[in-house]
Amino acid sequence: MLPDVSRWLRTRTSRTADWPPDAVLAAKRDHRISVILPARDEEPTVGQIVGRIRRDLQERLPLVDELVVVDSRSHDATARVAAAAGAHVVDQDGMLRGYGAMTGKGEALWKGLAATTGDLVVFVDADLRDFDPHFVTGLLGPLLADPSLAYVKGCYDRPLADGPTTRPHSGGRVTELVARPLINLYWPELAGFVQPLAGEYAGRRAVLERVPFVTGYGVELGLLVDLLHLAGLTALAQVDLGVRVHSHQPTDALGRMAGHIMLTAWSRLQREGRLVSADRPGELMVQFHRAGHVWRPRESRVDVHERPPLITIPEYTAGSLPVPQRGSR
Ligand SMILES: O=c1ccn([C@@H]2O[C@H](COP(=O)(O)OP(=O)(O)O)[C@@H](O)[C@H]2O)c(=O)[nH]1
Ligand SMILES: O=C(O)[C@@H](COP(=O)(O)O)O[C@H]1O[C@H](CO)[C@@H](O)[C@H](O)[C@H]1O
Repeated sequence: MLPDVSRWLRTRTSRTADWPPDAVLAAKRDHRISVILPARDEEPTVGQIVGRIRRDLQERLPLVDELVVVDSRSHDATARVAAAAGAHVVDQDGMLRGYGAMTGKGEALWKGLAATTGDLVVFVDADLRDFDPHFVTGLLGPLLADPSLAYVKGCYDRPLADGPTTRPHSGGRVTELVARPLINLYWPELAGFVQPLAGEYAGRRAVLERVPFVTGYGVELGLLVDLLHLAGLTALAQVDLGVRVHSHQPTDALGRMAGHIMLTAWSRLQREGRLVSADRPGELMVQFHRAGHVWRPRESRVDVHERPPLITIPEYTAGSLPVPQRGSR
């Protein structure tokens, strides 16, 4: 491990116990805090997460000023459940209509950032099954304590619930098989991040609005690489949040996710001038499933699009964004 990374690991890694909620509230002062949940078909879990944030971090502890769920083209009752639990719900495709509608988690995050006003922003996945408010206070603690910090990622143990059994430390399959190798090969300065693809992270709006958002699952890798270049490693940190249990996607979906992440890495290597390629990689992935005696191919598009830094969007910088709220109280 690079000496700078060893030092970073020692000095920029903390844990939730270091950030007691009352101390975090005391450090809030005049900061405005937004929590954003990207949610596609998360009806079973989004209400419990929103409810805990609302109860523990808005009613009991006036820490969170804005609680937004971005409904990312859900087919279930995600929007209704989130609104009933107390979130403002933003329709992903209802924002910035003039810039087209893209798909993916990163699109939901970019629209959520556009739809909120906090100078500190916390992103939390909406499929967590063991959410605890310390996920939010742990991520905010370092940012409130150290103005030189720009971005804090969660890290945790990631058990893999596999039907009736749970395999400890087996989650984060795309992290271990794709993202971590890519990071160590091409961005070893980031090798100290225990969970580079963690879906829980917080940052200063002044920094987040200055980087592009990859619209698909490459968003976490894209943000880490772009923030490393924009703010530098010492402006980044991580907090041990303990254990994170979430809904798992099937292997073929993770295969497409891996494609997003590889294409995102390729795009950053191109941008850095480290990879000169005569032709762009393909954007079609063929996967297979058995149908009797034959293997049925299934093609899917795996492509990387990205949204520009929000500060390049006139409606955003003018503060004139109409924020459509579906189902909000
Ligand atoms: O197009 C999408 C895909 C995902 N998500 C949300 O992003 C988070 C992480 O996505 P997912 O659970 O699919 O990824 P995993 O955690 O399985 O890697 C979840 O809250 C999803 O609902 C989203 O808002 N829009
Ligand atoms: O870390 C991973 O390998 C993937 C899949 O996790 P599991 O193997 O289902 O535990 O989950 C993460 O990756 C996504 C892409 O970056 C993030 O958007 C998710 O928030 C995160 O859960």
